Amino acid sequence: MSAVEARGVGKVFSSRSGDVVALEGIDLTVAAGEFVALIGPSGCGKSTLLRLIADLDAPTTGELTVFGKTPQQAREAQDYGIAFQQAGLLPWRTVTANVELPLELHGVGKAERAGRARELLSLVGLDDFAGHFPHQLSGGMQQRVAIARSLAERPSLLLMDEPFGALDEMTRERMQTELVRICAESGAAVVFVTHSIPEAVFLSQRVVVMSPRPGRISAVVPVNLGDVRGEGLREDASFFAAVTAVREALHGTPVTARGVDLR
Ligand SMILES: Nc1ncnc2c1ncn2[C@@H]1O[C@H](COP(=O)(O)OP(=O)(O)OP(=O)(O)O)[C@@H](O)[C@H]1O
Repeated sequence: MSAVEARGVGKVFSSRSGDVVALEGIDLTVAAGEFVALIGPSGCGKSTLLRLIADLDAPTTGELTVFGKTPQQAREAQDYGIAFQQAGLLPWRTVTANVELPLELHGVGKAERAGRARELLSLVGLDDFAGHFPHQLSGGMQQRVAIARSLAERPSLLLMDEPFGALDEMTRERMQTELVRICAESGAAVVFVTHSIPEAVFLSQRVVVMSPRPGRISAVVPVNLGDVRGEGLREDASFFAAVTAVREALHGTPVTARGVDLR
């Protein structure tokens, strides 16, 4: 069964100054376990699409299902985890207590919570920081805690909106390598919003290119770089070829790719 299925999805925001067609005619299938990146100029509706999948907003038109359920049913079944640009950790809780939070909210017992948190902190390489508070961690470490928290309930789908956007380039590349490993281990499908073409290519099996006004899918670029993606891949000709393919797909959009990182 598909992780996400969007058929003719549209979203119109109405305001006193008129309607904004944020999305129109979005058809997209994300397979279970698949990593899909959404890329496109600022304002093309990437975050809106992610918010519709996450049931943070509702489509105006079309049909959207998550593992065959409505987004609301999928949210209630805890089918997905969410990670945004800001880690959003609670400053008064330790790293462990932050990771345990979703489990605590859903009534999971203390011993099970502690075990799961240990497992997750090991997965993101933070075993030694379980008792630390967020302000004692670097930005990259905080983001790893947020990713651990988003995996707490073993979601089959991760929704990520520029989770590495605020990190320096080196940390960002390290986090990308870790995310590839974490996803391979957890088997979760991912919908990942980014402004960076190399990031989209490094992480994804497919890059979905969007264009604005109204927000549409203008191209879908398959990235055939295999499942094992180490640092060496960034220097490989196949990687550059995929980056070029996405760049060309973006340039094919009728507007300049403002807001897109072409590095
Ligand atoms: N709550 C809202 N009310 C009104 N308009 C909105 C709302 N949310 C988004 N929009 C509009 O919808 C369009 C798409 O916005 P969205 O944030 O999804 O774009 P984006 O591709 O994620 O942009 P960015 O790359 O800059 O984050 C924009 O024109 C935006 O102004």
